[in-house]
Amino acid sequence: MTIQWFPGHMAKARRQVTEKIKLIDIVFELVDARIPMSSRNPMIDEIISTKPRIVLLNKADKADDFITKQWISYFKEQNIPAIAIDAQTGTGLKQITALSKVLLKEKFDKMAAKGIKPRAIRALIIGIPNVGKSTLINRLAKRNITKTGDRPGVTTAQQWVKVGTELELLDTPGILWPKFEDELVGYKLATTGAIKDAILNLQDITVFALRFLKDHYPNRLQERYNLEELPEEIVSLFDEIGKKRGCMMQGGYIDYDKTSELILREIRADKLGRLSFETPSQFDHED
Ligand SMILES: Nc1nc2c(ncn2[C@@H]2O[C@H](COP(=O)(O)OP(=O)(O)OP(=O)(O)O)[C@@H](O)[C@H]2O)c(=O)[nH]1
Repeated sequence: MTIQWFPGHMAKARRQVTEKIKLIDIVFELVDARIPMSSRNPMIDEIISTKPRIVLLNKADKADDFITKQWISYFKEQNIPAIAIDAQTGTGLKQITALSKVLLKEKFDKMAAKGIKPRAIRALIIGIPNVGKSTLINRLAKRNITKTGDRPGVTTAQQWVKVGTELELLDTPGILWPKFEDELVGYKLATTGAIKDAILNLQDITVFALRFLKDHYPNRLQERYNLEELPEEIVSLFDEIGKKRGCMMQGGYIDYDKTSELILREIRADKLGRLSFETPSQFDHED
């Protein structure tokens, strides 16, 4: 689903999430493990405020394991517990309830001391479009109905979905916008397939991706495209891949759109292996 985010939509999405947050004990902030910062909402801290939260690094099956571990430490340093998960297969999901119980122990102990009847922990999943919110809800709830059309502006009654006996989720996740005004964030979102290619120039996205791969995963690039050495210039790299894969136009020219589509499709389908497009060290000096 692609949402066109206009100021009115953002304000409404924020209002809806703020309303939902009032109903719950803990927020599960879902991000893409390959781009944990770029797949977050820029105002998330302000929106969540003091509610306890767990960052869920989803699609960890597609991300570079070594870097995912660095991200977990990075969040931990900021006192934000983070877990790597794969909502599609269910890897890591058991830790969610266990960690929620730890984080909410004090609150629930206090409630018990006041004589309030024990109840399940109430949680809300929040994330930008396409990070896997519906997949996670369905997985946790062990059901197979993929919710679609759950876009801001459609008011539905809140319902709780049971996850075992100790946790329940609001059945509609909170959807917030990414920080798309930052061009680099846009390219990372596009490379991972989080936003439609049409939003940015296809060849520009591919130039970003190739440059990134050349700097961070040169061997994977060489191996996948059978390149004896990596050319200095990105255009030459484009040319070589296009030639090797037969993405040509009449007259023997490289078809750059076709080459771009091929490269991006292969990156997204993990043909170059598990890739992460940002590391904590790139964010150490921010804030
Ligand atoms: N490989 C992998 N794919 C995943 C995972 N989680 C979700 N996906 C895929 O990511 C895509 C988006 O998942 P959704 O659950 O629709 O994402 P969403 O956040 O609900 O999206 P919106 O409805 O747009 O807000 C789907 O193609 C899922 O199959 C995961 O952990 N690993």
